[in-house]
Formats: sequence, structure tokens, C-alpha cells
Amino acid sequence: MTLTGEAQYLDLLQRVWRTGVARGDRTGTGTRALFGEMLKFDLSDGTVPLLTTKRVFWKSAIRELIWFLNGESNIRPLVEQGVHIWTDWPLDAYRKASGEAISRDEFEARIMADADFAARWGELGPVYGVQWRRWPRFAANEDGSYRADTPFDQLAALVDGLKRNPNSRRHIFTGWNVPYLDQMALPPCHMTYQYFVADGRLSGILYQRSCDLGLGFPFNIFEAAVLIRMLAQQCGLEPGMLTWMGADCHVYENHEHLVTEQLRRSTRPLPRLDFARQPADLFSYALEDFVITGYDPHPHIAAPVAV
Ligand SMILES: Nc1nc(=O)c2c([nH]1)NC[C@@H]1CN(c3ccc(C(=O)N[C@@H](CCC(=O)O)C(=O)O)cc3)CN21
Ligand SMILES: O=c1ccn([C@H]2C[C@H](O)[C@@H](COP(=O)(O)O)O2)c(=O)[nH]1
Repeated sequence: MTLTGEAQYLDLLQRVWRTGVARGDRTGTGTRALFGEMLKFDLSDGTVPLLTTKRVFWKSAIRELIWFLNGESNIRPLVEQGVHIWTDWPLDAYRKASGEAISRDEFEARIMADADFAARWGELGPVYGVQWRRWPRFAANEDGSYRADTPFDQLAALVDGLKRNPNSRRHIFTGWNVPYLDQMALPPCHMTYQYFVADGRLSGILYQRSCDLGLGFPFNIFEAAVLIRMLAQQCGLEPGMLTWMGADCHVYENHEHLVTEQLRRSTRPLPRLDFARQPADLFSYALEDFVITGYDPHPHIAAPVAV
């Protein structure tokens, strides 16, 4: 039987948990993993893959997506909006550098209160937003040396390309800027996006090199779908399919309670997304523009994030 929608995710979660290979990992937590998986979500009926077998904080996800689209790389604007998902990495760096046993709440309070502190300690490096909107670019001098040129806006170029040349097979953007990876708090996980226009519909593929199925996936798949919807709205297209390709698909060993509980639950209909208005461009959306209806999830399941 071919699984659709959220059932595919639950199936993957179960297969990874039951049959995944045990692997040590960078964080020291331990994972079970399968390599090379694909899931497909039909967006053409207006629904979005926002999981129903646990509550997903979709407003945080949209705020993160808007933060990427704004080209941001500092946690301060997220923290100011009550989004905590990126705090642990700068917090860990600060604790190691200062030796202070500062709590997460205190750290976030300082980030909000003190702009200089935020500039020094809230920075994630040239992560997603920077590469999406300001990929560094160089121009050759006559003597063969290079000088910095204006950065390249991959997202603006993508929208332009989708409008001007829908049949192109080159509608791609990526955060994987190899020489800058070691300056990033974390190299991109949802790293490459490609789009396809046919019969007036926009489809997309997300290639994710590394996926925390418990905590990362629910945000990643929803944001990838929302981005297709935004691009489609901007380009006068209808939504098509979202294909998700996961390379290292893992479940952290300390997420057993999440897996067990979530697999016990039955899926409910996926919610739909509508837009309250048509913003002028891809970079002018606000949270209020996203109207989610029919979201009736099972309760949230808390799980620790591996840092
Ligand atoms: N191990 C790991 N997993 C990830 O998913 C992940 C990283 N690291 N590092 C970078 C980003 C940050 N992202 C995160 C980080 C934390 C949550 C998280 O804790 N989510 C909880 C609570 C959300 C909230 O409080 O708003 C959840 O239940 O969804 C989700 C995504 C995705 N990424
Ligand atoms: O959007 C994201 C960001 C991160 N993750 C997960 C995947 C891994 O568990 C970690 C990153 O660790 P690496 O050692 O760099 O692979 O974060 C995610 O699922 N989604």
C-alpha cells in the first residue's frame, strides 16, 4: 500500500527506530539512522504538512522562515518574538567561553536587553539567511586577483527565474557554501531546494543532508511547504507536490518516549493554509498573512534537543 501524508512520516519514524543502525554522533547523544529516504506531500488541495500526531508550534516555524528570508543570522529577532529554537547553540558557546553557569532564560534576557551583547554572542555566523539572500560574490581584477563584489540574492533570482522562465531546470537555491561552513554555528541541514513548474503548478524538492526526525523534521517539512505556497502566490501559480529527500535520517536515542507516544496516536486531517493578502514580494510577509485552519493536533510532546 502506498502511504500518503503524515502516515509516511510515522512509517519512517518507526522504520528508523526499529531497523536503523545505531550510530554515535557529533553531539554525543547517540542515534539510530537510515540513509536515503523520500516522502511526498500533495499540496494541490491547499493543505500543508503540519503534523497532527503532536502539536507543532507552527507560528515559531513561520517566524523562523521569515527570519531566513530576511537574511538574518542573529538569534535576537527570534528571541524577541519568543522563538527559542536557535538559542541553545550561542548559549553553549557563551557558557564555554565565559565559564558562567547562565540559564537559558537569563541568556535570552541579556540578548534582548543588550544590543552589543547580542551582536557578540547571539550571532550564528553566515547561516541560511546570509547564504539565501547575500551569497558572497567576488569579481576578478585585471591582475587576476579578486575583490569583493555585491553579494548575490539567490531568493530574488529564484522568483525572477520562476516568472521569466518557468520551464528552466535550474530553479535551485542552496545554503551549502563550502568555504563558509566552518564559520557557521551549524552547517545547513535543509540545504538545497529545487522547483519545477508544470501545468500552472509549482512543485519543489527539499534535499536535507541530516534530519532529526523527532524535532527538526516537523519544522522543516512545514516550512518547505509554506515556502512553496509563498513562491506560488508570488508567481501566480498553484501549489503542486513537495518531495522531501532525506540523507542521514535519524532518531536520537533520548527520543524514545516521543517515538512510542507518537506512533500510538492516529493521524487527523491535515490543516489548510490560506493567505490573508498578497504581499508585494517574497520578503514582505508577516505572521498575520498566514491563516491556518482546521489544525486539531494531539498534545505537544516535549523532547530534549541535541546540541
Ligand atoms: N539536534 C538538532 N535538531 C534540530 O532539529 C536542529 C538542531 N539540532 N540545530 C539547529 C536547528 C534548530 N531547530 C530546532 C531546534 C529545537 C527545536 C525544538 O526544541 N522544538 C520543540 C520545542 C519548540 C518550541 O519550544 O517552540 C518542539 O517540540 O518542536 C526544534 C527545531 C532545528 N535544528
Ligand atoms: O533544520 C534542521 C537543522 C538541524 N537539524 C538536525 C539534524 C542533526 O540532528 C542536527 C545537526 O547536526 P549535524 O551534525 O550538523 O548533522 O540538527 C534538523 O533536523 N533540521
